[in-house]
Formats: sequence, structure tokens, C-alpha cells
Amino acid sequence: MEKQPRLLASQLLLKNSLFEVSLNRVLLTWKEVATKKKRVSGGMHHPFKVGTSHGVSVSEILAVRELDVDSGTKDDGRWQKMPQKSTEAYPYAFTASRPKHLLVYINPYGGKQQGERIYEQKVAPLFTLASISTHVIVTEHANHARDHLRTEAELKKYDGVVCVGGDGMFSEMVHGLVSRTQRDNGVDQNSPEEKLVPCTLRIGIIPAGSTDCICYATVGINDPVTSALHIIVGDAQAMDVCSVHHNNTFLRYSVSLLGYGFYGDVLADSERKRWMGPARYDFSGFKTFLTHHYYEGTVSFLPATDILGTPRDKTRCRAGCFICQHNGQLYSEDAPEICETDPDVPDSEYKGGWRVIRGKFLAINAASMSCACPRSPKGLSPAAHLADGTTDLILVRKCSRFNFLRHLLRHTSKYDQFDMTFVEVHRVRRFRFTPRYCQSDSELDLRENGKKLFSQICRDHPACSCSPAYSSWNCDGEILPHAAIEVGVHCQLIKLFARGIEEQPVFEDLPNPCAV
Ligand SMILES: Nc1ncnc2c1ncn2[C@@H]1O[C@H](COP(=O)(O)OP(=O)(O)OP(=O)(O)O)[C@@H](O)[C@H]1O
Ligand SMILES: CCCCCCCCCCCCC/C=C/[C@@H](O)[C@H](CO)NC(=O)CCCCC
Ligand SMILES: [Ca+2]
Repeated sequence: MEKQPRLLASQLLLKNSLFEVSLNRVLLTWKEVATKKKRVSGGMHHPFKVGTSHGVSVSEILAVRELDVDSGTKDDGRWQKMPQKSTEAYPYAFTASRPKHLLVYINPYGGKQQGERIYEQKVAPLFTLASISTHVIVTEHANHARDHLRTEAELKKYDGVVCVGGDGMFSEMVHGLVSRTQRDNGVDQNSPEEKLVPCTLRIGIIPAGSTDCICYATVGINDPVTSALHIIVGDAQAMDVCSVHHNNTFLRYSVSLLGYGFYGDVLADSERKRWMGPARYDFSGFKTFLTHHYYEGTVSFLPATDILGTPRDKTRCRAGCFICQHNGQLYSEDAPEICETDPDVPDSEYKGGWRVIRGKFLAINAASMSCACPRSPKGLSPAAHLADGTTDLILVRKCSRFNFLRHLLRHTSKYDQFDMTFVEVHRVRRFRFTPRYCQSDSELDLRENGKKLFSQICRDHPACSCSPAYSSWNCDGEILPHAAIEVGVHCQLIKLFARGIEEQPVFEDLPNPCAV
């Protein structure tokens, strides 16, 4: 027999209204039972109707304050300050998963350069209210947070790390924590086949960047207060991480977008226009769209065949996602990664479970999550999952400007961006890209010096308006130095203080239990 939850019940007088209050391990509920003097005029409604029950889940209560009934303070209906000694005892008595000590990194230059203000005004007061102690570091240069996490930070002292900034700052957290965890466990990051050790500390994101795609796709909104609340109540959302290698050398990790062609070119151009703030992406996006460059190369990938879900599903990855739970389970049981071979596609072939596609591409995008962001609320791959151990590989072949515009615009509407003849999408566990023309070291040096390289195609056809031989990879907003890369997905390698996107249930067709 299941035990009944124990119940505490009492009556509370607040602002001349009497409430019956009850508390069990799961729920705090209150119901107004009598009103001495009911307000009727004055525009504002009384918040509670007599007889209506209200409730809040215990796991979502931020803090509890005890009023000193004997101190003689007049109860004017407002919350009152509680003696210091008691605040230390209560707030995290609710659940064990709440953080008590956090290490916070603020990028003062991310997005609209509001990171410090957002933290001080909106987040720090909530952390104080919840009795969370913080050690705050305002970064002084790029990679400051990454290097501090990787080498110096006394991680044992903390229950989580928090970044105030955009996707770039989040990426610093991931690199710092993942590298530190591998080093501590003797894992060699340079080996593409190596199974990486998951990080134990959770990462919180207070959005203050330009795209904030990680925050948007894990919480559903880029709002600092909402994110702070997810941190305080100790939510946990697992997330996949892709490792990117070149010739058995580790380059970077990616959690959102790995994009070659269009998104690589947008990023390369926009980096030179950081002074424009978030608008740089619109400017560079438009410019890159007009240049309409395509790139030749070979994409090989290992399709994820042993999983639930496809990139064309209508269902979405939401809080408590069944597919992430199912596929995460499969992954931990080391399911075989052999694909069925039934290719009937021109210029493609199968080799040992790998599929190989050669072509001219306007864009090659790998989305490990939806990449939903304010620019595209459904994202680059709307049905991608946060923690299923796969990435959605989207190949956009050479097509007319008009068709490419149609494809791009569909990211902002209800129409399916994959339902176009020149677009294909595959859910994969690993992939490789090799540009058609090999990159020499001198070409790599030139690229790093920011010079535009045009390929043999141009040398062969001097009169045409040819595409350069190489684009750059946009790796979560950072440019990679190599065009030839190998990518593997590491299922649920990190955890965030988030719970996935919560969707409001739609009650349209159901009788409303509150309606009289
Ligand atoms: N103190 C600093 N000075 C200069 N650069 C910094 C500093 N701290 C962090 N950075 C770097 O700034 C870059 C951008 O930061 P961030 O991600 O916060 O904002 P963003 O680029 O505007 O937003 P998004 O990544 O969402 O587009 C990151 O790559 C980060 O490494
Ligand atoms: C002409 C109409 C065009 C409409 C196109 C809308 C399509 C928008 C899709 C947006 C996908 C963003 C993916 C996120 C990538 C982040 O890891 C990265 C770092 O913050 N941001 C960018 O690279 C910034 C990328 C900005 C791209 C515009
Ligand atoms: Ca995924």
C-alpha cells in the first residue's frame, strides 16, 4: 500500500481575509474561507474569490520566510524581513537538487553589453532570496571563463556554474567543464572515437547575448528571471555535445549549430562587425544571401537507425521528452550502430554503414538541438532533440537565389523548410566533411589572416562569378580553422539548470473545470 502524503493544515489571516492553508510533501494549497471587508470598487480586483483553491508545487517554492509573531510588528499584509539566522536554514529544505553555491561568470561585452546590469538587477536579488551564495567573476577577455574553469576553479566548492552572456559564453562553459572532466578522468580528447565522461556540475545560462539559442531552445524564452528561477529550483536538463576533430586533433565542441556555407559565411562576415551588436547578423545574413556562394565537397555520415524519431516528425522535444529518455537509454546500453543499406539516391553510396554524398552545397548544417531562437522560433531543425544522442544533418544543395530565399523564409513560418527538392535532412550519430579541393597549409594561413581564397574553379573559369573553394564552419558562433572535419555526438554529456520547453496544454476542446 502506498503511504498517504502527510498533511499540515492551518488558517492564515492576510489582509483581512481568512485562508485555509494546507501543505503536504508535494503541494501548498490555500483557499479563502471568509472575508471581513470585501473590496468591491477601485478598479483592482481582489486576487482571490471566496471558495477558489490555489496551489503551488513545493518544488517550485523559492524561499520560506518566518514572521516573528511576538516581535510586535504590525502585519500590513506585506512580506516582512526575517532574522538572518533562519534564512540560512529553510530555503533549500525542499529538494536536495537545489544549488547552494554557484560560480558565476559575467561577460560584460556580450549582446547589448547589459550582462552586469542584468545580473545585478534581476538575478542577484533572487539568488539572495533563495540563500544561494555566489562567487562572481566578470570576465576580462575572451576565454577567461573557459580557462579558469579548465585549470583553476575549485569546482568541489560549487553545485553549479552560471554564465551571463550569449551562446559564446555558454560555449566557454562547455569547453572549460568538458575538458576539465576529461583531464581529471584521463580521457584523451584528441581521439575522435573516445567515449567522453559526462560532467557532473550543471550549467545555468542567464541570457544576455545576441542569439541566445541555447537558452531559448532549452527554456522556451530568453528571459533572465525565468532562467534564474530554473537555477534556484535546481532543474536539470541533459544535453548532447558534438566533438569536432581534424586529422585526429580535437578542434572544438558544439551543442547547437555546426554550419558550413551560408551560416559559416554569415558568421565570418559578422565577426568583423561586432560593433553593430546583434544587428550584425541581419546585415551579414542579407549580404551572404546576395553573394549566393556554393561549396563542393563530400559529406559522409552514419545514420542513427536504432532510435525513435526522425527529423521530419511533427512532435517536438519538450520537458520530460520521451524520445530523449528512450534514446539516451539505448545509447547507454551501447546499441549497435549499423545502418540498413537501401540506397536509391544518385551520387550517394554506402560504405560499412556510412552513407556518402558528394555535391555542391549552399549550406551544410548539423543541428544537435532545434536551434530555436527569436529569429526563428521553431529553429533550424524543429524536431531535433536536446538529449537523444543524434544531430540533424541538413544538406541544402545549389539552387536558385529565389528557392534559397524560400527555404530561409520557411524558418520563420509554419511551412516545412525540408519539403523542398534541393534540401535533405538525416538524423546521424557521426559525420565527416571533406571539401573537394584539399586545403594547403598556406591556404589555411591565408584564411586565418582573413583573406578570401578563390579556388581552382575560379582559376579554371576566370570569367564567371565563381564561389570560393572553401567556406568556414560556424561552430556555435565560433569560426573553425579547418574545412575538413569529423564530428561525433556524445549523448547527454552535460546538464543544464533547465527543464526543456514547457508547453501550455490546450484546453479548447475540453470542458473547463473552472467555468461556472
Ligand atoms: N571580457 C571579455 N572581453 C571580450 N570578449 C569576451 C569577454 N568575455 C567573453 N568574451 C567572448 O565574447 C564572445 C561573445 O560573447 P557572448 O556569447 O556572451 O555574446 P554574443 O556573441 O553577443 O551572443 P551570442 O553568442 O548569443 O550570439 C564569446 O565568444 C566570449 O568568448
Ligand atoms: C532573409 C530571411 C532570412 C531568415 C532566416 C532565418 C533563419 C534563422 C535561423 C537561425 C539559426 C540560428 C542558429 C544558432 C546559431 C548559434 O550557435 C550562433 C551563436 O550564437 N549564432 C549564429 O551563428 C548567428 C546566426 C544568424 C543567422 C542569421
Ligand atoms: Ca540531439
